[in-house]
Amino acid sequence: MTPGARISAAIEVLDRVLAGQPAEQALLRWSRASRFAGSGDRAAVRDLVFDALRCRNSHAALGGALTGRGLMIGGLRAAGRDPAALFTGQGHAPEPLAEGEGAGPAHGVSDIPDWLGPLWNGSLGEDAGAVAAAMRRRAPVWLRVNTRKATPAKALRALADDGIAATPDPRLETALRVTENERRLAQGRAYRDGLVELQDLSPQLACAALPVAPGMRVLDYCAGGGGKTLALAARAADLTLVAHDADPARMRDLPQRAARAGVQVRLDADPAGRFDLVIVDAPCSGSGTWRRTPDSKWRLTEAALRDLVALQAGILRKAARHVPPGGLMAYMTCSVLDPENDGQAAAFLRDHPGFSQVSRRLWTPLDAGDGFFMSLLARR
Ligand SMILES: C[S@@+](CC[C@H](N)C(=O)[O-])C[C@H]1O[C@@H](n2cnc3c(N)ncnc32)[C@H](O)[C@@H]1O
Repeated sequence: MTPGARISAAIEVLDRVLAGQPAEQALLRWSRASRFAGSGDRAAVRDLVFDALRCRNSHAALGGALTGRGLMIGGLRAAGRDPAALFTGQGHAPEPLAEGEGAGPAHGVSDIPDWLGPLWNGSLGEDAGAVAAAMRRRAPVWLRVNTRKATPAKALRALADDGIAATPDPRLETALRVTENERRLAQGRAYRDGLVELQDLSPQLACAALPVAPGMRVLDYCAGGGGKTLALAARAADLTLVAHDADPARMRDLPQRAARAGVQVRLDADPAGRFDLVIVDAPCSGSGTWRRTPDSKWRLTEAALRDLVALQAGILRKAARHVPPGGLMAYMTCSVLDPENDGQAAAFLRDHPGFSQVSRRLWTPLDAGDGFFMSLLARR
């Protein structure tokens, strides 16, 4: 596909997303209808679509319209390029620009939804502007070295053999930032043999901060695909790991992932008894990961956020029953919004005087990973 044809394809996909279709679905639909497109074309169209969604309001302002076409015109202008060079109407390129099309000012236009602005600012304080700006850029790819199978040096060598370059983070040597050829990962030996797992830096830092000792009983109460279970499994041998999720289908891949990582995890639809550590990686707005899923930034509503906060409170209440005196509960979200984070932890502590907060931490993209929150709660 020519660069102009890729832009036409992105316009088509974006128009579907603006009409309400989730971005992944709209891309899949385009992809299935476009057998002529090679893997490079698909990746390029995907990048165009996600870049546009990260900067939806400001690019629409620069492009003169909140449409696929407006977003593409605005995106080119934001990058200092002349849209007329690609909007030629030749081949499959979009139609040439009409007289005076676009060219609105983007100054003062925010890429955080208007309704959310005050809550965003209140949650992030003096970092609010910088975090909003970071959310307009692509997120790096991070890997976690599975220390049950490899040292960081061995994992780096295996990645290099796969043609993938990565560098360890100075804060956590088992966290590797991919710097070249991330698209080769899934087919590479380092990943297939379980030497590395895909996991963002912030949850890695959170899991590394949890007190874990051999022989501990750990319940991952919202286990989903098992990212947190597997991160803990790598930290100590001889842990009893139980994974639970209200929707067991979400744990479908966990047995295979655990086998690849060389660890044992028991899935339990109805866990009973008490655990030394209960992890509650709660369903949330995902506002910390909006660089990766930018269309969810525009789909979140005030009502949906309220429902999520109520859901999280209910989950915490239930999960707390599995924490004995002297036990710990780690409440986590991939959100940066206060009602889901400190607000939620404070409400829990008000209703559960037997618990106290041992520590809390909010990571943001300014720390290099996604936005992520953890409150570690102890039962007296
Ligand atoms: C943020 S995701 C978990 C991600 C996962 N821990 C990981 O690291 O890959 C939240 C999970 O909570 C689950 N969930 C939603 N409501 C729940 C409930 N009432 N009890 C337990 N799990 C619930 C969802 O099905 C979803 O898989």
